[in-house]
Amino acid sequence: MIAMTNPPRLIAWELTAGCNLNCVHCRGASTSSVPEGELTTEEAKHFIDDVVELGKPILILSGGEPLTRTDVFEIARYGTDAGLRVVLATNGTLLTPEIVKKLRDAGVQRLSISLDGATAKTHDEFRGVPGAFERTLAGIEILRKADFPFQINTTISRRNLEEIPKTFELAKELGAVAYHVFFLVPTGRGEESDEVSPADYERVLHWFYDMQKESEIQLKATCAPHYFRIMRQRAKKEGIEISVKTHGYEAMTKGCLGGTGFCFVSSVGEVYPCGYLPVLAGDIRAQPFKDVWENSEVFRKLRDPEELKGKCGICEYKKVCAGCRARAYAATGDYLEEEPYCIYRPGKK
Ligand code: HEM
Ligand SMILES: C[C@H]1O[C@@H](n2cnc3c(N)ncnc32)[C@H](O)[C@@H]1O
Ligand code: MET
Ligand code: SF4
Repeated sequence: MIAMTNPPRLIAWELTAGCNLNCVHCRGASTSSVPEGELTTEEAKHFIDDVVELGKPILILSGGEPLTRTDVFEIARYGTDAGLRVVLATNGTLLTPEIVKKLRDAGVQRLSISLDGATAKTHDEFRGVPGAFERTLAGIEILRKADFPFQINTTISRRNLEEIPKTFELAKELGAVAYHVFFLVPTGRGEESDEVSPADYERVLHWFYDMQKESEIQLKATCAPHYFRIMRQRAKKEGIEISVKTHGYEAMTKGCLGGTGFCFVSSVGEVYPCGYLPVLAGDIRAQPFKDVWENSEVFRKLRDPEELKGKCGICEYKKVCAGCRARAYAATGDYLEEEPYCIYRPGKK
């Protein structure tokens, strides 16, 4: 029998590795210097042609800072015309009314704005540039005036852990349509010593579950696959079934999607399971994207829960969680090893 591979549902694309900020946690270790050999506009369009051969995923234009690339609108337009839902991830500091209009004209559906604290001090220390907080808030104000939908993304680390509830409140006050938290992954400039402890990780995810039940805006935790275990443990305790009605989008998906529903393409066309796991799956300059997606060894392994090792390998939640493969890789050099930041002991209910 020929095994069928589902097409990707979501692709994050580092349009450029160059950036105007200098965040302490940046996975891409981005700076103002732009690496040589980034995909040209034509190559970018060719990549979009390749993607639609396979399916119609959400295309996240990311970076670095995607707004530092002058052809970003042309690429977005091309993706929209190809039938993709195009969204853009930005730090928000470069937004102007003209840029917002151009993004809208290019068919961009939503922006994510990174906000890593509720105060200028916390956010600016995170983002490495004084004044970043004010400039990001000014960018958000421009989006509000233009009635352009945006979500807030916050990376959780030791630096802002206690400020997360306040940052969530601020996101709601600012008019975000969703609040997505990313748990720090120690890659690029991200440091292991900045990761929250496994116990705090667990505590925040329980808080997140409570918030998700009552929140009017959508909440999502990325790089926190054990949220999907916690969701099931809590629902069981509460005697409720998990459904889209009770748990929203999270009811239909699973923890780590790297290589199964999601992948990351770098600014020079390298394909990875996600932006935090530096294990190369392929190169779109050398092979069709379809070939990488369907045949790369790392993707094939990530699609098989039986490949998981350590306690993830024996965990009854492995199909809905799968652990963060990037964190396992950072800790051990083996992306199939157990997730090091999960307190759960399989079998002990
Ligand atoms: C609409 C604006 C959105 C933007 C700009 C955005 C942006 C991003 C970015 C930049 C990443 C990090 C990717 C990486 O570096 O590897 C990411 C990850 C992710 N996003 Fe979003 N996102 C958006 C909305 C959504 C929505 C609506 C969903 C699902 C309902 C979603 C699901 C995910 C998932 C599942 C991942 C990570 C997958 C993984 O590595 O396990 N995103 N997003
Ligand atoms: C798309 C989101 O990814 C975040 N981001 C950047 N680097 C890291 C990292 N090492 N770990 C987790 N999230 C990160 C950005 O701050 C942005 O909000
Ligand atoms: N620079 C953008 C942000 O901060 C997107 C990529 S972050 C690695 O949100
Ligand atoms: S996290 Fe985003 S804004 Fe910060 S340095 Fe990296 S690419 Fe730039």
